[in-house]
Amino acid sequence: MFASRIRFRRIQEVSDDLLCDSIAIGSSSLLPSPSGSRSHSPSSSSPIPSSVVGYAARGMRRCNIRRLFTFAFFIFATTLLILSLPKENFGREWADPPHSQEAPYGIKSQHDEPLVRQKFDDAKRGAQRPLPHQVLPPSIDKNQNGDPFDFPSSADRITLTRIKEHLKRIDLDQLDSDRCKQNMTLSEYWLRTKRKYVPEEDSWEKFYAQIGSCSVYTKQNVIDELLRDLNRLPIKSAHIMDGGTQVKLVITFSNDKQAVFKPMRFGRDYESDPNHFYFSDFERHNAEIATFHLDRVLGFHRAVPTVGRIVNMTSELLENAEKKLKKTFFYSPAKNLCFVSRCDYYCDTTHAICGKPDLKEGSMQVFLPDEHHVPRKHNRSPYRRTYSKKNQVAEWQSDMNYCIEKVKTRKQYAHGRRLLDLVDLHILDYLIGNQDRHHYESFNVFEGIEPYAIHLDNGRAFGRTDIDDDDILLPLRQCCVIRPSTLATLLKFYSTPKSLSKTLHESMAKDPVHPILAFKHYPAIERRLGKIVQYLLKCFDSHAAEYVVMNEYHNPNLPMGNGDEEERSTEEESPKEPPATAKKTGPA
Ligand SMILES: Nc1ncnc2c1ncn2[C@@H]1O[C@H](COP(=O)(O)OP(=O)(O)OP(=O)(O)O)[C@@H](O)[C@H]1O
Ligand SMILES: [Mn+2]
Repeated sequence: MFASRIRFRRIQEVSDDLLCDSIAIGSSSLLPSPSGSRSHSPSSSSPIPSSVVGYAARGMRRCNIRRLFTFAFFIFATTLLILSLPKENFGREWADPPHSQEAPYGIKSQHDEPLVRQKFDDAKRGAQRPLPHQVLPPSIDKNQNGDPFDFPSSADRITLTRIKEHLKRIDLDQLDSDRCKQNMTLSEYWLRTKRKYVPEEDSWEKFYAQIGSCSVYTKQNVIDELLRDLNRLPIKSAHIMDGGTQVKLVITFSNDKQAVFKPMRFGRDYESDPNHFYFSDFERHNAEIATFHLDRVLGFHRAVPTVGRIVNMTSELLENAEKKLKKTFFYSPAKNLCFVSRCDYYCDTTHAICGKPDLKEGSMQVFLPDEHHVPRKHNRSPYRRTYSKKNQVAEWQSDMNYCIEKVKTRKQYAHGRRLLDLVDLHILDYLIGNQDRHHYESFNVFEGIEPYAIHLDNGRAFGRTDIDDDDILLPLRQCCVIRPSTLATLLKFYSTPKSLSKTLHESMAKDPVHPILAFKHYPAIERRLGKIVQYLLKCFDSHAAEYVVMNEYHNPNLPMGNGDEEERSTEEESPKEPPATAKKTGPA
């Protein structure tokens, strides 16, 4: 019964097909002619019976549906076939790849007129901002020409005259002679207190030996030798650096001494995304180098010696990499050697560090002496930001009495150099545009001498040339205190033809990977210096100069105590908001 039904259906299908063909042959005579003649139309008086016409029409509809399906299937199969063919068959497309509007950015100099015009046109059209890109190391691809100092000065004679008027009873040089009451090097100190001898066999040891009680270094020739070695010594091994949030390598040289290597991520023209928070901004290797120079030019000598170096990623990194690091190396589709490393922020394939094809520029920063031998203290800054995208305003940003009520009254800041150090640090941060000063470290080694703040971790500086974040200066604006040496240096650069940016440029020109900064940062530095001086004038207008210029702050309402005691803050450190790729929250 079942078998006969199947047989019947097959017979029906075959007869349908035959019928379809016969209708197809005959239908042309049944359907209206394209000319519109109704002579053979089914509705016209025809010798063919209407039942036959109805049957033919139904058959026609079925046939048309079938044809339609067959046609659609054919188109689908052809498309599939075309898509599955190898791409080489479409050389036309690949010979002329799509052009990105962003491509010219960073390749030509900012002084390139047509580029400026194009950027302007793009802005009008609503072009995208330049994407992060890794261009050739500038020492290979030199493209910064023109006079970098061809911009109007921000110095204002009236402001300067008014400040000088306020300072007429103050002898800055005389005050400065008191800056470092117990000035000695680590080797002098250990020899005297512990009869301990500090070796000075190589540039690292010479640097460690001369770490001072008031500054990280003093002798320039020792630093020059150290920078040369950091740039040239053969690399013996490369390890992933623990601590911190972004990619960093610990490099061990042939003399078994070490450095921190931060690889280049962006070209010099890169401006950080204004929608990124300070805590999700990328680290910039050139910011580390430039800040070392600026710190030195300002006479602080509290930044850690840092130099640029172009490394061969194959022979210097990959071949000497520890297993964990080696595993993260790969070749990009552009045949460049890349690595990802391991860290909390941006250590993934989309943020890989890629060479050209295997050359990579980066910053080499001398490793500070082992903390077991030369201990350091990690101090939480009272002026740290919230590190939260929900609560973006810290107490110090909303309460202008914060310094008077919450900082000057704290044991750690009520007596001594620490408040002045904080102001120095924030003056430096304002000039470099660093919003990420959550902690600062200090050597905890010279007993009985108050430690100073080391200007360490400046990788998030020099992100924007068009934004001056005046909040960075709030320690100066609220506390209204400044060291005589810092004030004298700022006024010197503000008032003399040898500007701060020119001096910085000269200093950075000695670095092997110069230019270190895009020239557009120079007017930004001068503009910020101008604003610092304006804020200083405000302080002098509201406080007697004697209460503003000092080497140490002493709160008359608080007894001298042990300011070095561990800080017991009542505030909880707010959790940090990590970027999408982050695993951990908060800075180290
Ligand atoms: N040159 C150095 N010598 C010794 N230790 C260093 C050096 N540079 C950094 N460190 C240590 O590593 C820690 C992290 O470094 P750094 O702050 O540069 O990393 P980071 O990725 O910027 O971290 P974060 O996001 O927390 O600021 C520092 O707090 C410091 O203790
Ligand atoms: Mn950092």
